[in-house]
Amino acid sequence: MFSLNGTNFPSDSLSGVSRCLIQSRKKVYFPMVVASVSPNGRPADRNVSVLMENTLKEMKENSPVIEKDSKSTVTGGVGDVYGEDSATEVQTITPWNFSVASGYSLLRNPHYNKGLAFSEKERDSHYLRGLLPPVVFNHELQVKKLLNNLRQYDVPLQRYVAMMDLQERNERLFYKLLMENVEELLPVVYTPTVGEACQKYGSIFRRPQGLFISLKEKGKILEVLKNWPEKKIQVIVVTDGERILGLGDLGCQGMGIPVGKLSLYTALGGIRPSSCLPVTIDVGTNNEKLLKDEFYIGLRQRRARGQEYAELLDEFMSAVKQTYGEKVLIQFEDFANHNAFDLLAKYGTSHLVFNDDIQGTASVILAGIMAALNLVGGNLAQHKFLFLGAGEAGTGIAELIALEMSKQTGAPLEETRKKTWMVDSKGLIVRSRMESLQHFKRPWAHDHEPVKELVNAVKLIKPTVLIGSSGTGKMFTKEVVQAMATFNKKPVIFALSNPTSQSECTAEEAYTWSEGRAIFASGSPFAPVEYKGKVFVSGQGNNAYIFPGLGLGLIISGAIRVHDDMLLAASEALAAEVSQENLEKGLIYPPFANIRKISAHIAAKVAAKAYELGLATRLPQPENLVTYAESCMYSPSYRCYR
Ligand SMILES: O=C([O-])CC(=O)C(=O)O
Ligand SMILES: [Mg+2]
Repeated sequence: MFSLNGTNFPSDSLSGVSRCLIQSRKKVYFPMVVASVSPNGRPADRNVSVLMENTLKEMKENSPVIEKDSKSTVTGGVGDVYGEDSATEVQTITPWNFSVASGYSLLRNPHYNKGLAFSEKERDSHYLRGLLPPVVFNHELQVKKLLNNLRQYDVPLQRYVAMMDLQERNERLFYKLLMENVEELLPVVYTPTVGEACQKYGSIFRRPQGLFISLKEKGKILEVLKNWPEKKIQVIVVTDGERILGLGDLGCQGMGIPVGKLSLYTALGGIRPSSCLPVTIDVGTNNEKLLKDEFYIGLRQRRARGQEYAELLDEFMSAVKQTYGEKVLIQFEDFANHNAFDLLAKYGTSHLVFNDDIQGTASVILAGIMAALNLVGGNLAQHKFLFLGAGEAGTGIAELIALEMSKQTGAPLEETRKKTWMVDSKGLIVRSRMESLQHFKRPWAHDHEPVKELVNAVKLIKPTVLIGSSGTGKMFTKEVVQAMATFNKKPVIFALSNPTSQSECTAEEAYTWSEGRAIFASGSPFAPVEYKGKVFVSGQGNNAYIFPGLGLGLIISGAIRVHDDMLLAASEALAAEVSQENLEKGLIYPPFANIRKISAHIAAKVAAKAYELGLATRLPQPENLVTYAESCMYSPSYRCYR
């Protein structure tokens, strides 16, 4: 019989057990056993041990060990330790915390696999001899090889599938490749390609990359969460698939979005991959094409609404809080308008929640506008905004602009909102339409005669900034862009709908139709455009600039709620990262290549705001939040296995 932390194991169930005693700085000893048993004593596969030298070193350096109930305990867990934040969360060591398969299973474990980069020593000590060809590659050469391979594919979806395969094969290689080639690979793992991937998710589905919670799991969600292998979750991105980008209802196949967003949480914001949980809530789909598609992976029924929907969401939200605590960040993504606003209002006061499409997009566009003011002149209150699309993105951006304007001028929100006009599918939103308007559109109904067409609204309102957030492509016609260019020396135009096919206009159209005068940004990336001998590079006004840094800031401060002032702080931090050199090129967003540094700055500002508002629980406040944020970020370097 072998006993560890109060659990008894029959010694014959332990194959190749190795033990070590690790002495922490605080001189608390705890036994560490690396074994191939699961908690119920069931023998696992032929499995010995891998102790991660760096992990142990890190644990010793970063994690004060806390003795509790005479059991051996350690803060944090295996992997990157979030400094002292973890010190508040004591976790009992169980054998399987520290066991990693060796041999063939090690090669099949994406968290620990290094492929050809296993050293000679590691191949000897971890039963890898013969399982790999003789050559040893380093991490850099592996990245180079994969990039070469990816570039051979002409079809974007093939690149997406290759990236997903890599993520499931060798996680650290996936992140190193993505982080070092972020501008080239963001369009592969994110918009626009992720949109096509969701449309075809049933056909390309190989292995689950997140949790599927359908109506079938009603009443069992707590159990379902336990099935996920990782226990220390810090960020969840959840969708119900009803409004995937501008592509509409993709049901269960929306899973590509939480998976993609969370890879960016890690690559751009430095959140550990093991702390990220993608979730898709499946309540059916109203997409007839998918319902008839033999490869569709979701529930084959029309969407549940009303009480049935609300109960499932409620069960999910409670189960998450119960399982992961109140500091887990839940990002709502790509819900349809009618649920998105309600869910945010309902859970905003009890959970750490954030809607990326409403709040993330708002924060990134406000930052772009602040940067654009350096080019067009005037302060925020001197500008007039017209939106096409009065949904989550449109009204979210408009509200944040109004808040910032109030902050700057001291004018009440009711006044600053009057600077913004909106056009929806029925035309200009005006007071006479009030009765029939959904609640989130009402603040934007001002006094004006009804106007049906966008182009007429543009001509009558004469906005200085035109923002497309309609989810419908090609709505900024030549006439619309030309009208903007008649009364603005430098018309500011945002075509935000995703993916590229849904963009309100292309970069080329914006520059040519405005004769090179537009300040343009889009939600999905466009290649540089040459017009009359000059090259125009447009910015990507995508929430990917904000959510990774915002999430990092919330986590490092231990924030328990998201507050609008944090979004404003994030916008200011992002706008401050736009250099003079960027502006001279007409760029109102900094290059994505610098995103890790930018995220650390956003995180620091968000965390500082959390402390100021009394919403932070990680005390005391670190002295230098930027340095602290950077020190908490995940690095994809390989670890040395003893
Ligand atoms: O995913 C993106 O690229 C931006 C976004 O949230 C959306 O369009 O819904
Ligand atoms: Mg979205």
